[in-house]
Amino acid sequence: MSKDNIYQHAHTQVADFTFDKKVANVFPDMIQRSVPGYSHVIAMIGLLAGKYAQPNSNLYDLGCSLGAVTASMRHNVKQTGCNIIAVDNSQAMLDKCEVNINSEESMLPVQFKLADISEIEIINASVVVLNFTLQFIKLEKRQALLEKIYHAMPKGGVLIISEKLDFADSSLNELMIENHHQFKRANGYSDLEIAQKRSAIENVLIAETWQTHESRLQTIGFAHPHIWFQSLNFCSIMAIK
Ligand SMILES: C[S@@+](CC[C@H](N)C(=O)[O-])C[C@H]1O[C@@H](n2cnc3c(N)ncnc32)[C@H](O)[C@@H]1O
Ligand SMILES: O=C(O)C(=O)C[C@]1(C(=O)O)C=C[C@@H](O)C=C1
Repeated sequence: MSKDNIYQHAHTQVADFTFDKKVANVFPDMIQRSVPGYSHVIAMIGLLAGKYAQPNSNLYDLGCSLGAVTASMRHNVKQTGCNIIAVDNSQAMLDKCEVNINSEESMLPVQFKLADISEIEIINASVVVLNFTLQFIKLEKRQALLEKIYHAMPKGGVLIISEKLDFADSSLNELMIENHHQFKRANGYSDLEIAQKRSAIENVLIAETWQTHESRLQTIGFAHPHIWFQSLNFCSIMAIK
């Protein structure tokens, strides 16, 4: 696994973060060292997909990156007639995803789509996963995307959204950010790397509060929106149609 050293040296100007080739090359190391509980979330999404997938339906991995969620669902889903659709708008990510997924044998077919998840058609979706993806979608597009997903789901379908969280209480928010930085330090990132990454994602990763997620999901019609996992300011939410 290639080590993430993208922000190791001082950049004269830190550009906005993008999922380009450089990031795709180090992504497994980057996300593992940056997101507390990432491996657990991946494993549990497979387990949840195994429970909620309905026969003859589609399972969507939206913002699939290198295919970690797709691989986990493939290991767990035994229902017949299922099909995974892995979507990302980064060519660099999707190219590597296709190689990773095709290197493993499975009965579950995977379709790869290079597209903006706000633009695609979603059909007959018993499982939809946005694992650390919604946070990169423009705020004004989030409601419409989730409504589209809701209308494409059969009754009993599951939506899983993993996100970085913001907290309304600004001192709690600061505490969470500081503790997350401590997690990154413990994983070998320097203060310079942490600071430069923070400014790179500042205008790109827009975190929302749990209350915003909950009320949006309830307004759309989803049942039982709840946080099933949280570590510091990272969580995973599920809701049922
Ligand atoms: C943090 S990564 C997701 C990690 C991945 N789901 C996993 O579990 O390893 C976010 C991904 O979302 C993709 N993305 C961001 N905006 C997108 C959009 N509008 N349409 C499709 N993909 C998008 C990025 O290219 C990136 O690969
Ligand atoms: O590095 C951070 O501070 C993050 O917020 C982590 C995070 C994410 O949540 O998606 C941000 C960008 C990279 O894709 C990997 C991880």
